[in-house]
Amino acid sequence: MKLGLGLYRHLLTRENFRFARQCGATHLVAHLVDYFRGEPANPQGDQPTGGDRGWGLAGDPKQLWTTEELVNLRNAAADEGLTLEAIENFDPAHWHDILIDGPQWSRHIENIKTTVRRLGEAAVPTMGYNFSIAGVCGRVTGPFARGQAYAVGMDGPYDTPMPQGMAWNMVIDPNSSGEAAPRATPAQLWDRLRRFLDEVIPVAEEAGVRLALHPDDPPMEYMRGQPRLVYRPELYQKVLDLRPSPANQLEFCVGTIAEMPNADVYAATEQYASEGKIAYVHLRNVTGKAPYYKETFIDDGDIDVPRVLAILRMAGFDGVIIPDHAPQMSCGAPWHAGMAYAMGYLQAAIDTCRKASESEGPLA
Ligand SMILES: O=C(O)[C@@H](O)[C@@H](O)[C@H](O)[C@H](O)CO
Repeated sequence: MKLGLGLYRHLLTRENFRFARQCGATHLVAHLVDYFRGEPANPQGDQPTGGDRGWGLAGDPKQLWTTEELVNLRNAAADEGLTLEAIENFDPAHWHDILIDGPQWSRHIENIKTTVRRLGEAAVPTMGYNFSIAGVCGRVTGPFARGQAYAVGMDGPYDTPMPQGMAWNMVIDPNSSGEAAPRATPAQLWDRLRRFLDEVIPVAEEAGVRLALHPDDPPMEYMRGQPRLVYRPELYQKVLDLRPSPANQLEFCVGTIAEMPNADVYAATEQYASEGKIAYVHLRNVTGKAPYYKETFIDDGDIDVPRVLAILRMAGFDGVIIPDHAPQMSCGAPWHAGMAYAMGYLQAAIDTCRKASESEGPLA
């Protein structure tokens, strides 16, 4: 198992690549969408939450990420000793009509195919994505974690209807009237995913890129009046069965699964790792269940993290694990300190897990 660090767009700097290596990371997961343009500005630093207008304006609908940009990023990371493992999340500006089934569907499918091909050309093996209309929304921050550390959580259902002009918790049309967007049905949303996979998986196979789906974050059946796909662990299987392929994989978010009511996070880890369907892992800790949960320090929540690591290892998972996000620590660099704490813990836990299984003999 390999340790990686995820960096938001504004954190993709040489200094942060060095920070990642100093924390023990060998791999990098990069976000190219900027989630920090929203109002009100996030006062607690690098944790995207946002209000009813979400994370602010999406990117440039006419400008896809170029192969050159991806190669430059991969090389800049490699210069500091990091392998670029994945890009996480498509820009809603490039694919919103796939999510909401709008008039630009065909153009947006071409956008995604082009992007996946470019990842392949740049030798980036994984594209993480989240197939969701309302996106990652309804979260709050507060001094929820040990020692009053600022962390992300949810304090109840979030039903404020999503307005037209938004998709995936970002603004795609600033001039939109703001009327409520039409509500999809769950069957329509599953059908949109099936059409997406049917179009894009063959391209991903050819490009040598794995698509890795993140579960709905937070894992609610509906958010802002819109249905969601993966809010119970077994719904991940439904995604895999829609289009079986080595390119149809999971961005396995342990924290999100633990937030699912009645979910057995250990059984889910065992199942999907044994199937060989986990492209990479988000590993953070949490207390409570959606819609009432709080993120915690990695050693301090409901999840037995060493147990998750042992299950992953026993199931033969040899991919990248990133801490996803972490509570912000009280100091001059709250995000960095929080991440360094999580990375140190994970580094030690992965090492202990490896030594324990080596002393038990080779894996079956
Ligand atoms: O705040 C964040 O960075 C996250 O919540 C992400 O893990 C997010 O859930 C995924 O990128 C969705 O694809």
